Amino acid sequence: MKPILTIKNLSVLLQDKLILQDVELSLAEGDILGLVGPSGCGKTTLLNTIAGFVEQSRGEICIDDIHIGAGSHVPPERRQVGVIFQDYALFPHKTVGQNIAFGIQKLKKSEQDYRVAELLKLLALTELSERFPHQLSGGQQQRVAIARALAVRPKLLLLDEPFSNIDARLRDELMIELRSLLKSFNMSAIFVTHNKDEVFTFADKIALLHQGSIIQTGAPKAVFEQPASWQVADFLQIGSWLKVKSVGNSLFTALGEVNCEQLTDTPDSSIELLIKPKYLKLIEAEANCIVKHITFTEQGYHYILASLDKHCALSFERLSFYSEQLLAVGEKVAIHIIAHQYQIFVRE
Ligand SMILES: Nc1ncnc2c1ncn2[C@@H]1O[C@H](COP(=O)(O)OP(=O)(O)OP(=O)(O)O)[C@@H](O)[C@H]1O
Repeated sequence: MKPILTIKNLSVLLQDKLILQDVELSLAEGDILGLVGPSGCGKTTLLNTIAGFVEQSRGEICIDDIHIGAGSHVPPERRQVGVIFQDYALFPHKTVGQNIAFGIQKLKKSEQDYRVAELLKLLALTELSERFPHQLSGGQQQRVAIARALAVRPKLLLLDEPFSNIDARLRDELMIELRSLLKSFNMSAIFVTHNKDEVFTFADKIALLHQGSIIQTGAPKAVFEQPASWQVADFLQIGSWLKVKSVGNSLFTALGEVNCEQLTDTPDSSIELLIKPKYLKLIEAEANCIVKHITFTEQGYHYILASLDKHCALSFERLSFYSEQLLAVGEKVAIHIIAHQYQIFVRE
């Protein structure tokens, strides 16, 4: 499929600080990318650089057939990019209709009216077209921001945390609606989020930004199943970490021995075993864990367990485990790792 966006070797320097470094990214036409990463890693800066609000220091950005090199000064309005800011940034003194028409004022009045009416209908805003932003709910304001961004018929839509101000009850519904709308336009989009559930519901692809560089991209399922590094697994909270000690061809953890086909020459002190909650089970045996905390969730009880022997070099404080069985805080239990269902990472 034809890429709508290709970023090569992109670096951004702000006030002498390297904020983005050698970013490589590509997005196929019609694909939706979820951009995730720890706070301050450069997500908003990356969106702003693609949109043309921040200048790149090095590298290139291609949006469809527009090529932007360092110093080539292509202004935001010539990049064919629509931006939806976290607070929607609607004009408070303009009506819904006027907000939507804002970016298309250079078009003939008849064309403006046609596009506004089309978008009002598509986003179920026709009845609200004369209202002002403060007379709308958060979800309605978001729809106006989307309509305003789509009015200019961009090739690429950039959304900075589009769902963070939306009531949790409405969020899923809105994500599903917006996704099918974007798909019906074959519109490519990049959205920033802190929430991994949003990536699964809304994105075709995920990119993980860490300290200004992209460290993994791929289909969400593939990244969650095969995180490329300790940082990816840790940021996405894919599972719990267990310290290890190797003896011959075996690895020992506070939950017992696991067979290991992945042994390297790396010292034990730098490697950790990633274990997903679903690969742990309760067994009838001598207790090795104590229940520290219980939360009731839709997936059953979520337990945080600590190892019983606190003084052992392999002890742990936070092991995430789900079960339908009700345990009590302070209860001692035996937990077993389901054979081979773990991954080993070098902690960096
Ligand atoms: N105009 C600027 N001048 C100097 N430094 C900046 C500027 N804008 C952002 N930064 C710095 O760049 C880094 C990345 O900021 P950015 O807002 O892109 O991160 P983010 O990943 O979007 O963070 P968050 O998830 O908290 O919103 C931060 O350290 C921030 O302080």
